[in-house]
Amino acid sequence: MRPSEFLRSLAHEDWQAATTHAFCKELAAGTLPLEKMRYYLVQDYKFVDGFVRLLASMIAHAPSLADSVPAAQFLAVITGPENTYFLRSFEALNISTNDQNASASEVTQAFQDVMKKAANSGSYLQMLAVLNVAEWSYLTWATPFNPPKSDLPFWFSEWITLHAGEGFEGVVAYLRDQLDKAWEAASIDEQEAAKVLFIEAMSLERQFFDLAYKNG
Ligand SMILES: Cc1ncc(CN)c(N)n1
Repeated sequence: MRPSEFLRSLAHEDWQAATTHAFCKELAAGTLPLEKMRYYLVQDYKFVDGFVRLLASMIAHAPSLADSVPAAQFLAVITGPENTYFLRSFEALNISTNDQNASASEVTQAFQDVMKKAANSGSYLQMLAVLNVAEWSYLTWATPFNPPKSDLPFWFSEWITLHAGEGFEGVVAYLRDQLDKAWEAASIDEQEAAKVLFIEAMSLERQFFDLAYKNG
């Protein structure tokens, strides 16, 4: 079994819950109440802040230039089209600056802490463990809904297209590949630390959807 698949199997229950979440199903159907989407977007933009730092740290620790290039290109997508998606959604959904400045929920804060821990660990494997959770789980929930229903507003449809399709599949294939290679080269202690982070991050993915679905 590939190491990435092994890690996923350890977090099976949270993986299943997050990747088939009612939040995602209703988003794809266009029936998700806008207050839930507003809450999610505000919290997720805070998540993106920590994510960009983690991805930048992973790039800095890549074993070679060739190993870093796909991640650097992905970083440009996050800070380009994904960033403007958030800004356009805030405007279209009338999310005021005040609302955008709401404090981070406990779950968002816990995610920030996990990403910071991975970014500062100096361990390429730990960084990849958290990055894989975030991107692979999103590819998994979004893929069955791609292409999105044609009548969806952009704040729903683009959240699907940003996380599905050939380009994004390539990002996840690359992240899994990097993780698999780093795992094989790691000590038992490093593998253990990566396991803990993978499981914790996957639990937070589930809680992140649970909380957004409960709010609004
Ligand atoms: C909480 C969370 N996890 C993952 C992703 C996918 N980039 C995200 N936007 N937000």
